[in-house]
Amino acid sequence: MTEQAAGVDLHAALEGEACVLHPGERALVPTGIALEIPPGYEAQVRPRSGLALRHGISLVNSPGTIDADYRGEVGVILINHGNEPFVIENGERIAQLVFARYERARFVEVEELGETERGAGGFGHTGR
Ligand SMILES: O=c1ccn([C@H]2C[C@H](O)[C@@H](COP(=O)(O)OP(=O)(O)OP(=O)(O)O)O2)c(=O)[nH]1
Repeated sequence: MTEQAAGVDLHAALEGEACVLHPGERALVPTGIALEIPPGYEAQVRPRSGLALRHGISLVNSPGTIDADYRGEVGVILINHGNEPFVIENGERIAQLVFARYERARFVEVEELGETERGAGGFGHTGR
């Protein structure tokens, strides 16, 4: 590959022509691709909004993390949140992959944390 891209589409690479995901069911769908991601980067598997809106198809673990040192096949963990069985066709675009740089952190144990206006308030604490 010579062109640069922010991400890439992921297609179902099934053994047969198609498979069915019944309402409430989840499945690991193979994509037929494997990656060598440079250290310091990860790939994130994200759902497709069209499948989500039209069929209630999403990812169980969104975003899925593809580690830089992972050399296996990228899999997509689809879930059917809709009311109808969803047929996954072989070759169908089921998700998208984007690449992201991440920071490395060094953890230091302390007695107290720095003060802020928010403090420990979270989960809708501001009422807005
Ligand atoms: O949607 C996903 C999520 C993960 N993976 C692969 C690549 C990733 O590098 C590896 C491990 O994923 P993760 O770290 O999320 O899983 P874990 O449950 O923490 O397993 P592990 O102990 O293997 O790290 O599985 C996928 O193919 N698709």
